[in-house]
Amino acid sequence: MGWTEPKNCFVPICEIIAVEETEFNKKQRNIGRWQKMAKLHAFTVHYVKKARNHRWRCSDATFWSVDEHLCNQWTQALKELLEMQKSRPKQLLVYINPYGGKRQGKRIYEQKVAPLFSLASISTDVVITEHANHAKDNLFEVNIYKYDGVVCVGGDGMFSEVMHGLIGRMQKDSGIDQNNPKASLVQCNIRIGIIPAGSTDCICYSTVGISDPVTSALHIIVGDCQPLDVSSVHHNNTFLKYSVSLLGYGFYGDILKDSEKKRWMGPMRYDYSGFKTFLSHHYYEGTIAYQPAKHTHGSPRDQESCRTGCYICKQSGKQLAEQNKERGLKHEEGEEEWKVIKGKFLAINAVNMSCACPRSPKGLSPAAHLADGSADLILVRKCSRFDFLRYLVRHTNQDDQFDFPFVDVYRVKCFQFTSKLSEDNESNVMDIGKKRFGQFCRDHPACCCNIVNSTWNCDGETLDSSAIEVRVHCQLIKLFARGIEEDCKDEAAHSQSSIEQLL
Ligand SMILES: Nc1ncnc2c1ncn2[C@@H]1O[C@H](COP(=O)(O)OP(=O)(O)OP(=O)(O)O)[C@@H](O)[C@H]1O
Ligand SMILES: CCCCCCCCCCCCC/C=C/[C@@H](O)[C@H](CO)NC(C)=O
Ligand SMILES: [Ca+2]
Repeated sequence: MGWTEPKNCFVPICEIIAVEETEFNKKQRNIGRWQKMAKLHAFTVHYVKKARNHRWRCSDATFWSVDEHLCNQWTQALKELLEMQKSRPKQLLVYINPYGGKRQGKRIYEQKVAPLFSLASISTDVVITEHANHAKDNLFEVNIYKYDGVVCVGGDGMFSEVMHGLIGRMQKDSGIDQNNPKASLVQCNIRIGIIPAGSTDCICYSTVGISDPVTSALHIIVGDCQPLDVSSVHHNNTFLKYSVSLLGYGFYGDILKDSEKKRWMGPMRYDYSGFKTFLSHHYYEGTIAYQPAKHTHGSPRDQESCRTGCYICKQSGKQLAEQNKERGLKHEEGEEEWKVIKGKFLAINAVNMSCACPRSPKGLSPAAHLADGSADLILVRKCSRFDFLRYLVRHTNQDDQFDFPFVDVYRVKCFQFTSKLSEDNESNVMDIGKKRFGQFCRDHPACCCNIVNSTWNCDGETLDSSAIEVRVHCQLIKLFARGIEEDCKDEAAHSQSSIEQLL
């Protein structure tokens, strides 16, 4: 049997995309002495080729022989091996936001993703969304259980919609009240795939290592599975939203609020509003109370980051399974101590994952874990503009962004925030003058002290309330991803189950 380039092809079965009988085109291939022989039979193996920077591409190798039976045996054997890859999806529900990011979602899906799904024999039901919340609402109506996964083509906002639809549907079907902040939520086993076509694409970047539609499509095809923590956000026993990436008050909340008015600018809106918000340099007073996560969950100051097969996340998964076994689905609130911090903050950021994205490749909290059941709470206190700029710049280089006297970071399992304004209003509801007219500090007009509230940025969407109660739900959802790989090339070279072995 012969084969085309590459000469030394070594592919784990789990990285084969498809195997198909091929019409062997002698003219296109330099097959030397084989050309003189009788009819050739061939099959092509399409497989994942790992390139630099976590990028995956689809490559192929064609094998040929004069022996038709041998060719058929090979094709059959490989197809059977592929059938045995039980984690691979066969049927997907796809939502495309045609207006996300640079408005390329539909084109990206049709040109780059759909051909790969079809090659891998994945059948799809595709919905092109017509308005915000279309995907979320639709997930409450369709028979989600017939799908192996739901794919969203868009940005973090689109992912958030699909996640809310799926989690909400699971709780509804299980009779769980989402308004109860202490409810043990039911895990969602229908995986979500993200084809990045948004402005930040932070969730895709932080779970795959790159924001690239073809790479993400291939992770879906090979059936990867990455559990993910989700935070629930409540106000006064009312459910507000779920968050998987950033819950940001102050700086990131103000950027979002301003940028929403500039959606027409596309992804550039964040740079424009970011610059504006940086210049405004507003800080906000408030109180944070949090319960620390167990020290076994590492620390936000760790040097090691969460990577594929992360030990800390695996241990958290085991603990979660044991807890669920022990007490059924009943949740018992731990008696751990609450820590309270009052202050003036330029930014309060709670992140369930690193929040790495093309703008900040190591993210807001480089050592945060995808699936450890905790969030990193970052408090940036009032400081000078210059110091705040130094802090921001460190998100883009190798220096430690937590190594400043005005920055504190804690690993937490839950927290609450109340702004000074709402505290004051609660203690003196009659002080309407202050509420309505005291927009800026009257004592110090130039001091940037802001006695209005900021807005919470919840994965790119604003929240209506500034006073919130947040709880991390360990591994509530699953993605078609595997976390960021340490070194793709080495892993491929050491795999045991390969075509080369078969040959
Ligand atoms: N057809 C539609 N028309 C208008 N809005 C939509 C439509 N479909 C989805 N949306 C909404 O658009 C919002 C933003 O979409 P998306 O996240 O895809 O792009 P983005 O905001 O540019 O990217 P990012 O979230 O990464 O910053 C989502 O919150 C979603 O609810
Ligand atoms: C002068 C240089 C300043 C560079 C500052 C770089 C910091 C960038 C950090 C970006 C983190 C983004 C976290 C992700 C948030 C998403 O949930 C959300 C929705 O897509 N995006 C934004 C921008 O709010
Ligand atoms: Ca986490």
